[in-house]
Formats: sequence, structure tokens, C-alpha cells
Amino acid sequence: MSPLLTLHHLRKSFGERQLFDIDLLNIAAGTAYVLTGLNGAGKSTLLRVLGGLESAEAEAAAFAGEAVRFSPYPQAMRESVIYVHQHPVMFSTSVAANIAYGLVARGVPRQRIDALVDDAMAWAGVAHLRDSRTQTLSGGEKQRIALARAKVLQPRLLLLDEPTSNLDGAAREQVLALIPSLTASGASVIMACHDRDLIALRGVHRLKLSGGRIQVRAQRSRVA
Ligand SMILES: Nc1ncnc2c1ncn2[C@@H]1O[C@H](COP(=O)(O)OP(=O)(O)OP(=O)(O)O)[C@@H](O)[C@H]1O
Repeated sequence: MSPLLTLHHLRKSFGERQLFDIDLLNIAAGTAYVLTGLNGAGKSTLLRVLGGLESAEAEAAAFAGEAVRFSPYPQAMRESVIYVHQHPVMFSTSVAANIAYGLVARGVPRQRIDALVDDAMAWAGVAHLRDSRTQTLSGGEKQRIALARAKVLQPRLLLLDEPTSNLDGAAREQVLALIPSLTASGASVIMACHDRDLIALRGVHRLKLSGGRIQVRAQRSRVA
């Protein structure tokens, strides 16, 4: 597996308090990871740092084979890394308009947008919600729409902050079922979750954030 993102000595502090100092974080291309840790271990902060939403210092960094400076957040990562919030914010327009939003912002031609949005909605199993308003959606539908909205931008790295923590039963399974097809299309995925709801997907690598360090754990072999 070729490396997608490598960070040496990634450090984050809030005031005097150092939250983490990670010797080495290696994220391979087309690979899924779960990031576990106790409440307050820093999982969300680490994802936000990797997504450029929080600043942090790194001694050395490389993305997609190029050495980069990590601070300020590198331009090469801006369009290639997408963070998906635990409670995705939706505009009060249609589902289709929400998924199209990032493509419109990038100036993609309308016809192309319509085709990409159709594909993404079919992939996420939300085509029937195309013209629905977002206020009435369930938590599971919102997560799948947020994944479609991210996928349509063809990121190289997707950061999912507790994507299933508020879901159970079929809604949880529907969200989890989308993850393998993300990595199959070449994207890497890092999902923050708690140890207790460890996501059991085949081939997913485990990273545990504990005491400000990352421990790499053995892979899970069970299928979700
Ligand atoms: N902007 C901030 N300023 C100061 N402290 C912060 C800030 N953001 C987070 N923290 C602190 O950093 C620590 C880690 O928070 P974070 O949300 O990253 O943890 P987490 O592992 O995602 O927790 P949880 O599992 O509860 O969601 C917490 O103690 C939190 O209070």
C-alpha cells in the first residue's frame, strides 16, 4: 500500500495542556482505519487537525508522495481531505442541493453536477429523498447524505467523526456498508469511534489514541 499521509511528531496543545504528541502517523492510500480512545482522548481534535480545521505542529509531513509543510495547512490537502461531522449540518434546501453544494462551489458545470449527484445519491441509497427538505430527515439519512456530499468531491482522505454513534440497527448497518466502497474507489478513511462501539469491518486498521500517543493495533478480521 502506498503512503497517502505521513506525519512525524504531530503535536497539539490547548494553552499549557498538550493533548497529543504523535511520533509517527502513517495513513496508507485506499485504506480504512478506526481511531478509538476514551472520552476526551483527543480523537475529534486529531481528525480536525488532519482536516485543517484546527492548527497543529508537525516536524515533517508528506502527502501523496510530496513533502509538505503542515502548518499552515497545505493547499495540496485542502481539496483532497474532507471532514464529516458527527451531526452533519444541512442547508434547508433539497437533499440534491445539499449534495451538489461543494461541486457548485468548485465551479463544476451544471450537467456534470446533475450526473455526479445522481450517482452519489444512488450510492448512498438516498435517491428517493432527492427533493426532500433536510429538516425532516432521520439521523441515519443525514449521515448517508453527508457521506454522499463528501464522496462526490472525490476526496483522497475522508475523516468521519463518530459516524454511527447516534445510530442503531439498520441505520448503523447502512452507514457502515458504504465504507468498503469508499476505500475500493481509492480513498482512505479514518473513523473516530469509542472502544465500545468498535467498528468491525474486514480489513480495517485500528489506531488507538491514549495518553497523547497512537498505538497501532492488529486488524479486525470480522465482517460487519
Ligand atoms: N478548542 C478547545 N480549547 C480547549 N480545549 C479543547 C478544545 N477542543 C477540545 N478541547 C479539549 O481537548 C480534549 C479532547 O477533546 P476531543 O473532543 O478531541 O476528544 P474526543 O476523544 O473526541 O472525546 P469524545 O470521545 O468525548 O468525543 C478534551 O479535554 C476537550 O475538552
